[in-house]
Formats: sequence, C-alpha cells, structure tokens
Amino acid sequence: MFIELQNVTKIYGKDEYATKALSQVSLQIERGEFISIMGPSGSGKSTLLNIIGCMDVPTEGVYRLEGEDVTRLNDRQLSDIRNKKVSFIFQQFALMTNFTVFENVELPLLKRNMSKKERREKVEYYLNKLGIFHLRQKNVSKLSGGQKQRVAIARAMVAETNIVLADEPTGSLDRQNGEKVMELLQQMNEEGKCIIVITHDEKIASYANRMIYLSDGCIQLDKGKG
Ligand SMILES: Nc1ncnc2c1ncn2[C@@H]1O[C@H](COP(=O)(O)OP(=O)(O)OP(=O)(O)O)[C@@H](O)[C@H]1O
Repeated sequence: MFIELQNVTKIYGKDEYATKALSQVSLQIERGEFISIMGPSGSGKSTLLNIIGCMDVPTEGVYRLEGEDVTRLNDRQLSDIRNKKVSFIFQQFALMTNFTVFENVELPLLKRNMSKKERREKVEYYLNKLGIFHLRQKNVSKLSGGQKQRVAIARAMVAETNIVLADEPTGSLDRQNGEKVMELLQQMNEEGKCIIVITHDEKIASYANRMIYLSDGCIQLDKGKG
C-alpha cells in the first residue's frame, strides 16, 4: 500500500492541556489517488495532512509510507523523506518573501545533488509550463495572490514528488484563480501524482475522486465518486 494509517491517534499537549486531534484513524491510499478532505474547523484535517506529509508523527498507531514505518524515524530521516516524497501547497502560499520567483521555485532542488545548470533548466521548464517565466526575476512579495499560488505550485511540480498535499490552496483566491489552481492539481494527478486537498468548498472537493469527511478527529465518511 502507498499510504497506510493504522489506528492513528494524535494528542497535542499533556494532562489538562491535552487535545485529541485525531482518534484511531485508519486509512489506506493508493498511488495516484486524488482525495479531498472536508470537515468542520478543528476536526483534525491539517493534523491528518501533516502526519501524511511527515511534518508530524502520531502519538499512537502506525503510519506506513510505501511500506516504511515512518513512526520509527528520527527528525533527520523524516526530513529526508519529506524532501524526496512530499510537496506542500498552503492557503497563505508559504513562499520565501524577499526571494525571487526563480529562487522560490528552485528551493526544493537545493537539497538534491544537481548542478546549477540542471537546476536552472528544470526551474525554467516549470516556470514556462505555468506561464510565469516572465515573472522569474520578480520578488514574490510583488505578486498577486493567484500568481503567488502559481509559484507555490511550480515549486511543488519542480520537486517531482509523488505526493502533493494542499491545505486550503484556494482559500485566499477568488473563484476564477481557485479553479485554475484546481485544474493544475488535476493535471498533476493525471501525470500520476497522489493529490490530497483540504477544503471547505464542495465545488473544490468535487475535483477529487474520493472525499474523506472528518469530524472530531474521526473519519465519518469516506466515499468515492459515482
Ligand atoms: N500545535 C498544536 N498544539 C495544540 N493543539 C493543536 C495544535 N495543532 C492543532 N491543535 C488542535 O487540534 C485540533 C485539530 O486541529 P486541526 O488544525 O488539525 O483541525 P482542522 O480541521 O485542520 O481545522 P481548521 O479547518 O480550522 O484548519 C484542534 O482542536 C486544534 O486546536
């Protein structure tokens, strides 16, 4: 199995400050799926995404990514796995302010064993693909929201990871830009990437082939299209 959670529980804090964000969640995801995660505020959506993306580890239970028990890894090993296997897209873009578009898209490649020329060719390929090549020398703080999210998507594409996780990627965008972002995610999915998107918007969720609904840290509904 590509992604497998077994009875995953996540508790933040201790004793009287403890918050159970996920409660005994079991979930299997195959390579190349396109999934939306919905549910009320505080239901555990971001926590689930962070665990899948190896940004956080479960308090109890097992998480296996491509058969490897991630719960046993140390911080360095987790960071290595993230770099090789996972890309993130966030509502607030999470770009490096005061860096150019080119530098932001190049970031995931800096940890790889690549020459400067190889990096430049790859970054330019994806900048062209997303129609933002002309913006390459611009400081990202000067861009519109739609342009910023394109840069974030280019950064996710350049990393060429098999998993792309998006936490409300359209939350800061108008409808038109939001739809463009979803079309790009759909394109990445058609190219074989596994895409998991948190959203509050039914229309955005409908781009996915499977919808997981969380409530109070539990999966209430897990349904495919059709
Ligand atoms: N770092 C943290 N420390 C303590 N509690 C946390 C932390 N992160 C999340 N929580 C708590 O865990 C629960 C689940 O949070 P989570 O962010 O996963 O929910 P969510 O469904 O993504 O919410 P939203 O839709 O508002 O983003 C909430 O009660 C939240 O307050």
